[in-house]
Amino acid sequence: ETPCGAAEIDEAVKHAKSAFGHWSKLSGMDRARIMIEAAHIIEREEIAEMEVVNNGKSITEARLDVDSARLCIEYYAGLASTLAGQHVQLAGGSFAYTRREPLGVCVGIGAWNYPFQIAAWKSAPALACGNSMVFKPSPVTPVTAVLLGEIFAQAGAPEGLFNVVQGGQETGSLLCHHPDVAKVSFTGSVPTGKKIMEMASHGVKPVTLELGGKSPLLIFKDSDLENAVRGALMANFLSQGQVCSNGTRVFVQKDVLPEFVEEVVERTQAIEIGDPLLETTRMGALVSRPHLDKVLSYVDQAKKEGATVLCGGEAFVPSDPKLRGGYYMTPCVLGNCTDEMTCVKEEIFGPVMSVLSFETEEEVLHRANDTSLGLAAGVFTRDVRRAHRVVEQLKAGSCFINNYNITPVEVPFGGFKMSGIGRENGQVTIEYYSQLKTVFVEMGDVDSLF
Ligand SMILES: NC(=O)C1=CN([C@@H]2O[C@H](COP(=O)(O)OP(=O)(O)OC[C@H]3O[C@@H](n4cnc5c(N)ncnc54)[C@H](O)[C@@H]3O)[C@@H](O)[C@H]2O)C=CC1
Repeated sequence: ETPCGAAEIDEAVKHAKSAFGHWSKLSGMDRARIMIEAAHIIEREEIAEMEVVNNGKSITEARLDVDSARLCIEYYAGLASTLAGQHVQLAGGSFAYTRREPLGVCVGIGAWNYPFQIAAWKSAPALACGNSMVFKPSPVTPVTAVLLGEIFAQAGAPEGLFNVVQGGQETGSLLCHHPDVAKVSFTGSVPTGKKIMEMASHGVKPVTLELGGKSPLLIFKDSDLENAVRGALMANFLSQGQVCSNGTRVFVQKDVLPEFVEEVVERTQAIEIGDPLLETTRMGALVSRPHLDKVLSYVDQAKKEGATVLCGGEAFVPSDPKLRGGYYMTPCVLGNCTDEMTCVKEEIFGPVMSVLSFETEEEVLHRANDTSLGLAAGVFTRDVRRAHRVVEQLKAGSCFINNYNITPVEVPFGGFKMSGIGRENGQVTIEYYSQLKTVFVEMGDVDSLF
């Protein structure tokens, strides 16, 4: 397969530009109607199955991803008709007003861990604001974004409103440099995010960056341990651990550490690995062979640095012969971890939980924040004052109290520090896909100094 080159990118941007001319002039209500129609014709099962083939995650999770995509489109359709500015009264009857205007052709560049959901999370707010979009999925998972394109077209979107181009780095870079592109929204790794920002800077284009994390999960001795264990599993093993917001540094207060570890290990060992299309499967395959090898090498490195493998961390060969070539591994819990270990410092992006022990609140906050990343963080405690005090001090964009890794589309999601710029979801994202125009209106004579 040849990736899209300069000619195809030009064509896609040209189509998007022409669609923008029409789409941006529709009323919000008219845009909403088409978006709602798109949400309604999403075939949950068909797309979920395609996503499993695309990515390797379990069908159960793929369905939730499709649901999130649909909800996101519905949510922004709801906001499309309420976009409005401000009216400001000035002296002498003069006034000013602001208008929220679309940016133009927006580019979306996606990662491989949530292919369909990312395409929806970027396109829904973009289209609601009156923009058009050229979207590039990861070359590892090229399939389902195309389905979203078909859905928008079928729903009555003007031709070229949402375009999908295929390719990797070069294609992505052509998009970022294209003079007719107004904005770039990216989800992926930190090193690539930096490059995107640099490329966008040549055209002084705004960027939204959803990058990686090495997020902390703090479990205090006064927490409901059953829920804390569930939270820790949700924080680490969704999508085979390939989730940017994962709480992979699990800090457990010393008093409850043995009990926590016993329970977490037991539940981790019970995770059903195998054919991602089966209803009973809870963990499917990692995205690729090189990625599996990378994750397994992190486990080896952790052992060398003195961590204890409490369970898992090995390649897994399912008994079903048709799955033999799959990139499966057993989910891993690492004990005896310390802050300096590679497994505690670097984003592994696989099913590997590092458990650390702590004694005091002050100490754990310092250690939790001691990272250049800040996407998410979580705290489990029954003490309501502690919960809010801790959250106030956590340097992360998305914090959870007594839960982890839930992402309702109504609330903003995004990172502090090197985990990103801007937000996705929630009302605020309208600001990242639009620009403000201020209009001053003089009602009197011009008071000229000349
Ligand atoms: N935290 C997160 O959300 C994610 C983290 N990762 C981490 O990054 C590692 C590498 O995975 P990749 O898929 O290579 O992530 P990546 O960040 O390099 O790629 C993400 C997207 O950016 C595109 N891209 C890559 N280089 C580009 C460039 N120079 N200009 C424009 N677009 C470009 C890719 O084609 C893809 O669509 C993974 O193993 C994982 O550890 C990957 C994806 C998401």
